[in-house]
Amino acid sequence: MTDDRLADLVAPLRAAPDRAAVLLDVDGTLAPITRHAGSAEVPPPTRGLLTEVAARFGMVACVSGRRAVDARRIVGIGSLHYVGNHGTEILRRGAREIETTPAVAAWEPRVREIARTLLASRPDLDRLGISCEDKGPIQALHWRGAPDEAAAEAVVDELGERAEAEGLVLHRGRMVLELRPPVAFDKGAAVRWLVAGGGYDAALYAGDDRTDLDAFAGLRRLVDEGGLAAAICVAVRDGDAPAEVSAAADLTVDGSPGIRSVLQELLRP
Ligand SMILES: O=P(O)(O)OC[C@H]1O[C@H](O[C@H]2O[C@H](CO)[C@@H](O)[C@H](O)[C@H]2O)[C@H](O)[C@@H](O)[C@@H]1O
Repeated sequence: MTDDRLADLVAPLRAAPDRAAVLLDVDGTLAPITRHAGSAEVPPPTRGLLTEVAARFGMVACVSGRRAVDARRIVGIGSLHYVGNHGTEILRRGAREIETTPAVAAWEPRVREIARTLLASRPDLDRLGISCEDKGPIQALHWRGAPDEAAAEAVVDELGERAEAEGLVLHRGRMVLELRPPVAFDKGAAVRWLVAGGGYDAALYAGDDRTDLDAFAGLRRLVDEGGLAAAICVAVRDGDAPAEVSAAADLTVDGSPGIRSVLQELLRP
């Protein structure tokens, strides 16, 4: 990737910043991947640039697989919109109340109960290095950094099969398996909902994982339908990021320095 290529791609956003939307994934994009989900944070230099981008562009939103409140805590900027749980929650700029998708929220007790039963059946999870992140209607089983990651993944897969037998749907991310309700949702629908009808000419989305492919597709569909003049899809590559994200992107950047270079280019006078 050359500086010229980055400059050309973001030119439609810089041409009319008030009519441009900047949409960013959190983990693996703004916040580098960490061993424990609870220790992720956005580096202060990235946060500083993002604050400036939020002041200049029509809309800046974080679109995350985290709960919306967790995404806001990790990013640490109140003046952005936060879409959480892969598009099923929104915490609008400065808001206290989270808006949730009712059909997904209704599953929370059942998904929690299934997860609780599954976890109780394996008292060796701690020893195996498997942890469960409780995201309400989505329960995420993590194994990054387990003493034997392959063995831990096999146990997670077995738990996933049992969750499927109970009617849940599985979704695999970067060393995480999510147990989800059988309700259709994805980041693509979320970005369309954020951008469509908002008077935006151009939108940029940056992400690192498979769920971000839906967001790429959602923006591109808006272009095909005439709802946007330009969509720019950026892959953030590091460690175990899936190659198909880079393959589908207009541009690939490397890790935290890479996403900062995109934010810097958006801010160039
Ligand atoms: O859509 P995102 O904002 O990228 O969220 C995707 C998942 O991110 C988190 O898990 C990932 O990051 C962890 C911290 O770096 C890492 O330990 C884990 O291996 C990664 O899968 C988060 O914990 C999940 O809930 C999100 O769905």
